[in-house]
Amino acid sequence: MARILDGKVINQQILDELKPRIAHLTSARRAPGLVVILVGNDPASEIYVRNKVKTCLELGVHSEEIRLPDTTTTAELLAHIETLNQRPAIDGILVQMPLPKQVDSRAVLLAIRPDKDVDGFHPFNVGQLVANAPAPRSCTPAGVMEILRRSGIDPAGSDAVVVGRSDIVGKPMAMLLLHAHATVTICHSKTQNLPEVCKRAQILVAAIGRPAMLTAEYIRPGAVVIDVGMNRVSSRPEAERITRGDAEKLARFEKRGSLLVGDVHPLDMAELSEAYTPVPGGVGLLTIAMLMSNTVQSAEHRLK
Ligand SMILES: NC(=O)C1=CN([C@@H]2O[C@H](COP(=O)(O)OP(=O)(O)OC[C@H]3O[C@@H](n4cnc5c(N)ncnc54)[C@H](OP(=O)(O)O)[C@@H]3O)[C@@H](O)[C@H]2O)C=CC1
Ligand SMILES: Nc1nc(=O)c2c([nH]1)NC[C@@H]1CN(c3ccc(C(=O)N[C@@H](CCC(=O)O)C(=O)O)cc3)C=[N+]21
Ligand SMILES: [Mg+2]
Repeated sequence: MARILDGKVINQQILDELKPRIAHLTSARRAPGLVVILVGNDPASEIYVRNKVKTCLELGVHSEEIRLPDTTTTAELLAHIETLNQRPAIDGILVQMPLPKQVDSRAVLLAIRPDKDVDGFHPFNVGQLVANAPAPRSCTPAGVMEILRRSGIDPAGSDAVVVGRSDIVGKPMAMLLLHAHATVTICHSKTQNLPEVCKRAQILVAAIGRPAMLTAEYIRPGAVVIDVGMNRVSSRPEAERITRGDAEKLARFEKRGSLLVGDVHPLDMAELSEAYTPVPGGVGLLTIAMLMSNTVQSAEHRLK
């Protein structure tokens, strides 16, 4: 039987550890402050923003939301960031990705003060990551490392395969695993013989954005499988493929009109792996925990 790496439990551990630090900050000066900028309405970003607001309330972190239309220009976005860079009560600025295509994302990421960049996406912080030097780390990959560490899984010396090479997940994930002394392979849409490459992985991380794409032929028996994917499935044949006709799960799909699934086939993952992160209830929750952790750290840095 595979171990479920429970995001809820680990998330709560991390939040509980942050509480006394937040209490100290609040009495010494003020609560940590986080601002989220959401341009347009990307569904994955909506889930993220909703859970973020909830967690900030639970922790007593001051949070603000700036919602802008998907016609927003680069200049308008830069003006907001400049204001937030100057505000002393704001410790973290997070601009939801992806941005609409008329916006110059690089210019936006460069504009955020690196010490308020709680996503770790500023080129300075990316450089610090590559150099293994202290700086805010990208939340999702940092959350994956916390899951591994707190579950007693040490990547040192093991074969790790990361499927996906995005700037926000795949690349920083590979770098963190490398720093933890894994032997890392990064795969993408041009990779040949993907099933064979994945099947060599003792630690397999999927960050693709394709519902239940990694099936049994990709999974080494006994592997640790980390499923970063968050996909909403609304087609009936896809739901049948993913649930393998399980009547109860199909009924739930019919009722809600959709199914939230990762990039790994959930039944194959549960059957073949030694340990895995479920979707939902896995990596997504840790992304929030690490965002809170980065915000608290930024506030502590500013208190000095
Ligand atoms: N749980 C969480 O906290 C978070 C979850 N996510 C989820 O993780 C997933 C990935 O997100 P993100 O990294 O932003 O996505 P991107 O779309 O930016 O990147 C996807 C990557 O997967 C690769 N890829 C796509 N199709 C295939 C294929 N058929 N075979 C092999 N590789 C393929 C792409 O290759 P190429 O580079 O060649 O195009 C690319 O490198 C999504 O489901 C997203 O919703 C994202 C952020 C946080
Ligand atoms: N600048 C930026 N940084 C990001 O980190 C970023 C982003 N943009 N854009 C969108 C993606 C997506 N993302 C999620 C984080 C948490 C959940 C999450 O909380 N998931 C829970 C809840 C799921 C649910 O409520 O249905 C779970 O997996 O259990 C989801 C998605 C961060 N992203
Ligand atoms: Mg993040």
